[in-house]
Amino acid sequence: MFFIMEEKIMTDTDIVSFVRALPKAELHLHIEGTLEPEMTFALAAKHGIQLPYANVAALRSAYNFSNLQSFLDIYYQGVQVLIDADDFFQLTYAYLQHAHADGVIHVEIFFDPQSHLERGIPLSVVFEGINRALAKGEAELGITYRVIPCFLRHLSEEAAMQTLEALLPYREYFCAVGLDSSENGHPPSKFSNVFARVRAEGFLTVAHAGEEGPPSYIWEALDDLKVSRIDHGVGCEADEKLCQRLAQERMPLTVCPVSNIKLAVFDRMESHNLKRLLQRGLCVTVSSDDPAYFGGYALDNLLAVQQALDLTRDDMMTLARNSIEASFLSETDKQGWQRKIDACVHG
Ligand code: HPA
Ligand SMILES: [Zn+2]
Repeated sequence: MFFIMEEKIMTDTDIVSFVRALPKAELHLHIEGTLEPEMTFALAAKHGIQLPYANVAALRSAYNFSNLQSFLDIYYQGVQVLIDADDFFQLTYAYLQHAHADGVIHVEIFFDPQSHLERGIPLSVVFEGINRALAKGEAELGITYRVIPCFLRHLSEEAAMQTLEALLPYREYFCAVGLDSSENGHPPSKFSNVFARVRAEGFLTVAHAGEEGPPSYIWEALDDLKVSRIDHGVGCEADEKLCQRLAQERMPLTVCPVSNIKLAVFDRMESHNLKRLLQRGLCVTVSSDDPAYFGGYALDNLLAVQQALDLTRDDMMTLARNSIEASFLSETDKQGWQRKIDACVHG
């Protein structure tokens, strides 16, 4: 098959190589969502945990979701096999190898402290495992990183405040705090006080908003939580004033196309609004969210939207540039990567 991209005929293989070679950052990635069924079974065997599935294939066939909640129920079940620091290390390093193979040069990974604390797993164990993998990934694969713990929004603000207290002794290991889990019925404003405290402690903020929830949740994430990025945010299109504001402020959206299809946010990739948002000048980026559950890592997501929405070579470069712009890298590092992306024009 052939595609005409910017007057240049590219084959499927050309496109894959071109997109893979573009330096890019992955900014919306739940590390617990990278738990592949094979690892779930291996860790369950290691810890003597009985899983409610006969085998890997049976578990994978349960990955058939109708909405966000149906996914979260299975995702929180999967987390139970993560017990010691080596488990978190293995999980994170396996993800980094995928990311490296896809040409990802910088990752900002989420984790859910409350889903580990409530099982009696201390944060020292989680941070030890994740950070050992991230340090190895930087040394051996050249991937730089940031870590972003998220509060579970289906729990109370008080629980989030206690989680923040538990996180503060590890402040050197993370740069921002996020908000995830079941969106509808749990608006960002529910967490205004704890996020004010997060900012007062010197951290940046991000929040999932406008995945399934209304545009008002995106407004609240901006105005109440003072976020630096909106995770997902695709629901903004229903509100013209909001779209104008997002474009004007170059407020990044970390869009996860494969996730959006698997969780029925859009019925098919061809109906995804990513291209329209990009054309309106929004700072759209592409990430994989929970790749083990949705069946697509960074490159799969980029290629899926390229094909379904006929994105050009320039569009793909814009997505890569946006991912660097939206990252929490230093300005110097950002400039270095933007120059490398510019060099790909001739690639
Ligand atoms: O896609 C998501 N949305 C909300 N919460 C989540 N926690 C893991 N993945 C997600
Ligand atoms: Zn997410």
